[in-house]
Amino acid sequence: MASISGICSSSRTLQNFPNQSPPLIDPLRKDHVSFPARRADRALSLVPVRAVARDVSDGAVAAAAAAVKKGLEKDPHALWQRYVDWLYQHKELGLYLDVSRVGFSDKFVKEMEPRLEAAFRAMEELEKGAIANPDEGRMVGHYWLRDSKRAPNSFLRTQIENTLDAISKFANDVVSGKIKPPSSPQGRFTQILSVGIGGSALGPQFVAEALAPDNPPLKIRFVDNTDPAGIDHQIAQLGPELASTLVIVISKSGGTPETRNGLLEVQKAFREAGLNFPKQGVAITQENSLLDNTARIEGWLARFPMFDWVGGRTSEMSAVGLLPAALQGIDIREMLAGASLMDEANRSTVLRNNPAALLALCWYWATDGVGSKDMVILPYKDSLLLFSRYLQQLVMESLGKEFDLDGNRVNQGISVYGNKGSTDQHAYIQQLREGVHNFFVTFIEVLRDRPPGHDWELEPGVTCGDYLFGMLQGTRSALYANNRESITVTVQEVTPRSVGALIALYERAVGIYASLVNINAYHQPGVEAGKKAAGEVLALQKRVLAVLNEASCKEPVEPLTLEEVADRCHAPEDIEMIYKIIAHMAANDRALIAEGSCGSPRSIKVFLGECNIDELYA
Ligand SMILES: O=P(O)(O)OC[C@H]1O[C@](O)(CO)[C@@H](O)[C@@H]1O
Repeated sequence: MASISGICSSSRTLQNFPNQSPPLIDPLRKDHVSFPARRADRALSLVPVRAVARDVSDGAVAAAAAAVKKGLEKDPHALWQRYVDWLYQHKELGLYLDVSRVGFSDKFVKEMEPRLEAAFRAMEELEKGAIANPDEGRMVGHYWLRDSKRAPNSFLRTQIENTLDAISKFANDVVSGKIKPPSSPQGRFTQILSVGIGGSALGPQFVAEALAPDNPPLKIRFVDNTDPAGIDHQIAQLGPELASTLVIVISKSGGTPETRNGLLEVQKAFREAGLNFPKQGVAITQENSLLDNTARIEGWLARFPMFDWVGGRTSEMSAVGLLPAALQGIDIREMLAGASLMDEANRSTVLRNNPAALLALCWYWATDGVGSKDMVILPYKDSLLLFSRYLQQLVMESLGKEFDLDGNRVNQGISVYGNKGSTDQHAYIQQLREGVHNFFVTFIEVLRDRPPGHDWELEPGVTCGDYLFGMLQGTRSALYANNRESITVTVQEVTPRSVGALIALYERAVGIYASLVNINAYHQPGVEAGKKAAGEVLALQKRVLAVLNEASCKEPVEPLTLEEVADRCHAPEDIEMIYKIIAHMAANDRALIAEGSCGSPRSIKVFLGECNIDELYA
């Protein structure tokens, strides 16, 4: 049993907070306090449209602030004119995009024209089936999912259509009780447990929160991590309803460790409850992946394909998002219709008629094309709470890249965070209004407060929703008055159609922005480094255990110092990691006895409570 005295049961991570450098002035942007010094070198070498940033004295900071005031239009009539001039409306979707509170100039728009034209051409090629993800040699086809006619060949078209039909049929059969769990007293499935991570979870989570009815035919829960306590919690919450739970395991690669672990944990819970997992299991994955083969061999209830040409973070309109949505009673054809209408608008090569291009242009302006400002997403609607988390992956995994398409080191990206209004007004908006100026805001406004017939005035002439509206408008004005730029996306209501359109809008904006800054938006090489390192830690843990086992099988048992463990593992350079491994195992009752003080690692001596002879001679 573990017994390190004062063992580090809670760890503290040191965080490096970047020093705030004095603001700089970008001569091209007289109207803008420019990015901090650490950005300046990147702007210099990478972004020809931006000019050289230069250092300024304290006195110049005030001048910069004055320049800001000059640049962002403050005259109400001129501002109204700018609003009207630039307002984008999608009539059929009832969606508006207001970019008037972003201070880009006509000169900037002109300068960006060649890049925009190139981005439009790249998007056209992508939709025709070009290898738009060159590193992985893949086509990028999420746009075909909502308009299968656009797929580059009839094979893909048929695959898309057949999958959609299969999803609808399976969901109908489950909801109607035609497909039932083998041993549930309810006689039908009542719950979904979705096991998946990243793009295989974030879309379904966002859509469930946004669109699931109050009493869906099946309620959904998520296992989206390899946190055992989190998994236990989800299973405990299901309680006896595990017997009527449809487990949907989602993984494009079919080999993601967190998802595999989630599956193994859930399968164990099924065994312990005497339930037959395969009769309640559904896999969504690429054909012939490990997960697919497991599901096939074990005879799971159903399998749905993920296509090679759909990335995890753009997979909401594939089986990944559509199956869970349909099972919750969400109209998936409407989601697809909304996305398709938005895609159509985004094919326009006229900037003002192309909302995704307008967004991408604003991002470029606001972040100097180098990610110098963060994107704060503020939906003023509780049901859109998870939009920022969803966008965090879509934007950051797509745009956060070390190299551009020509192999230059660019360290691109835009940080995304947010929660919801007006809640955030009582949290971090103080800093947005008055603190460090390192962000731009996107308000998501929903015009309809609640379904018709339910409204009432909580004071004369004013409803609860009027307050929410007032808070949004007030925050937008207050931020702008302090030179904080914002975009506003407005929809009539949160419906399958508008949610589909929002997803499509941001997917395309990310693609266009990636072209503007010349990066591959569709791969994620950086994620692999962390996965590889995690694998190495687990391999080292196995070596540590083998070394400890050998020492613990001696007569008498030989307690080892950390140095001795590291030497015997032939990994003296990994001594710190070995210390952490031992501390973690000690905290988790792993038959490991560690004597000494956690605060003085050199004092620790460790051995196993029992010797495993078989392993010794294995
Ligand atoms: O669907 P998979 O293959 O399990 O991957 C899950 C997620 O992992 C990532 O590859 C990053 O690790 C994401 O891009 C992806 O959405």
